[in-house]
Amino acid sequence: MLRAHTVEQVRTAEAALLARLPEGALMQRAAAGLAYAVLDLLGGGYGRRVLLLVGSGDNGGDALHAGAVLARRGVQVEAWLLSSSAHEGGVAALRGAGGRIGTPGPTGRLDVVVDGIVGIGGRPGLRPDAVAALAHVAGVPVVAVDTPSGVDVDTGEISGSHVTADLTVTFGTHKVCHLVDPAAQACGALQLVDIGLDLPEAPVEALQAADVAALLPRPAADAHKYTRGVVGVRSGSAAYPGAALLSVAGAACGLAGMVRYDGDPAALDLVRAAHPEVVGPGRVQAWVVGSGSDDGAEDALRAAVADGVPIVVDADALAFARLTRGRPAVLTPHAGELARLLGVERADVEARWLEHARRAAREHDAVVLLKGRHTVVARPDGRARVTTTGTPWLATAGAGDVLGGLVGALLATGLDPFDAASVGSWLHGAAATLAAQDGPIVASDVAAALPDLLATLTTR
Ligand SMILES: NC(=O)C1=CN([C@@H]2O[C@H](COP(=O)(O)OP(=O)(O)OC[C@H]3O[C@@H](n4cnc5c(N)ncnc54)[C@H](O)[C@@H]3O)[C@@H](O)[C@H]2O)[C@@H](O)CC1
Ligand SMILES: Nc1ncnc2c1ncn2[C@@H]1O[C@H](COP(=O)(O)OP(=O)(O)O)[C@@H](O)[C@H]1O
Ligand SMILES: [K+]
Repeated sequence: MLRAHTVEQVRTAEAALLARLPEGALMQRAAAGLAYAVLDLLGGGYGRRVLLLVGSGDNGGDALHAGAVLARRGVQVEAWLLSSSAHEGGVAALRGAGGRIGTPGPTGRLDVVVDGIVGIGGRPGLRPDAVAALAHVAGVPVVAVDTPSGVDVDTGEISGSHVTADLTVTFGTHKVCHLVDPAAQACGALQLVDIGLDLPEAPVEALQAADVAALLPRPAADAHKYTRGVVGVRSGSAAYPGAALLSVAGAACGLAGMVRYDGDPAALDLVRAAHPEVVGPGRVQAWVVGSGSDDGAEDALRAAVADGVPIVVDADALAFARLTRGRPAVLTPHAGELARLLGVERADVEARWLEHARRAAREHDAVVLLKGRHTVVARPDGRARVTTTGTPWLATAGAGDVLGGLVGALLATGLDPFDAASVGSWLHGAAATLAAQDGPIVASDVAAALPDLLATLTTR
């Protein structure tokens, strides 16, 4: 599991460790990890040129100490001190190792810029001198120390200017901004340096392949189709029969024991032709309702709610999400649908993904899966998982229908809504990446890639 902690949690853990270690030891660990990450990126040390952008705090201290390590490896290191003060030990270490302190201005060739302006102690935004310094080095690969300076570390929000990194080297644990957009997009690749922090449960996590493999339902030796779980699909309409096909394609991934289609008769023949294993109405352990349901969404959702089983509430059914209040449910809006649900602007949702997903989960007392580049799955108590699998090729019509069906199948097997939503979203993204190896994909390709993906996970 990739875990992201808050600044307060990191500070508390750091304080406990600092009390046990000799002075400066923690910063040395961080700086050494940072320096080796930069050397990896440079492919060596001798003759390379690195510029450090240094703020007034320990983030700048990390950059300076790492600069000293680099200088001892033959890297030409220059530091620009962007505040009236800078970490004294770090400045001395850099000078002692042969690095130099310079003044912002045009530079010759640079191989890497190290962003040590601010880390977890920074307020969002950058000061004009930092913006000006960055303008001198535009186009040079940037390694951010701990966080890209300027982003809001605990929310992943961005207000004002910030650094956009190619690589972010972070210490002890991930921070929320590393996972949640839009800040996550400013991090580039992530590298975690273990500095020995002892941390509590994380408020935000990202499933990894091993977590998904462990959570995936597998049939018991004596299983039959009903013990494995039956998923029912009420989606599609005369106007949108394709939505029925795609939700059923996601539901028919093989994880549940059976798929029932109980939607518009106009779509039934198409569903049967494409999926001969799908049967008609009857008892189910979970419902998927709403994609392409058109004006039948409310009735379809009411009927599903009357069954008392967990429900995936998608697309047209989201307008009636209040009907599932207090019942096990996963709401699957994209940003526009969540905006309508909460009565805010889409741009507000896209500026504050985590806050809005959490708010909707709390207000609807349900798990909310907010779809986007980094999908956020939030529980009513605020715990959240972010999906980091996927590819921009997944932004294709009908992809959400496949996801709804897949999450429904996982609910039917007995996974709780938080696990079903986050595992489903992870699989959906990973299947899209697999399908898009050779270029563009359509939604049905994502469903078609699921068996191969699941095979690699279930044999782990
Ligand atoms: N204490 C330690 O031994 C360790 C510290 N670590 C590093 O220390 C960092 C945290 O250090 P600090 O608590 O000193 O905080 P930072 O260095 O992140 O930033 C705080 C300083 O920046 C100034 N500042 C705040 N917002 C600003 C802005 N928008 N623009 C310009 N200046 C701004 C503040 O006045 C303050 O002096 C971590 O991110 C990490 O890099 C890690 O290496 C782990 C070990
Ligand atoms: N830029 C992106 N990168 C990766 N995945 C994306 C991106 N944009 C959207 N997605 C994913 O694509 C899917 C689109 O689903 P959705 O918006 O419901 O479309 P539709 O309603 O056409 O099915 C979601 O799973 C979402 O997380
Ligand atoms: K930084």
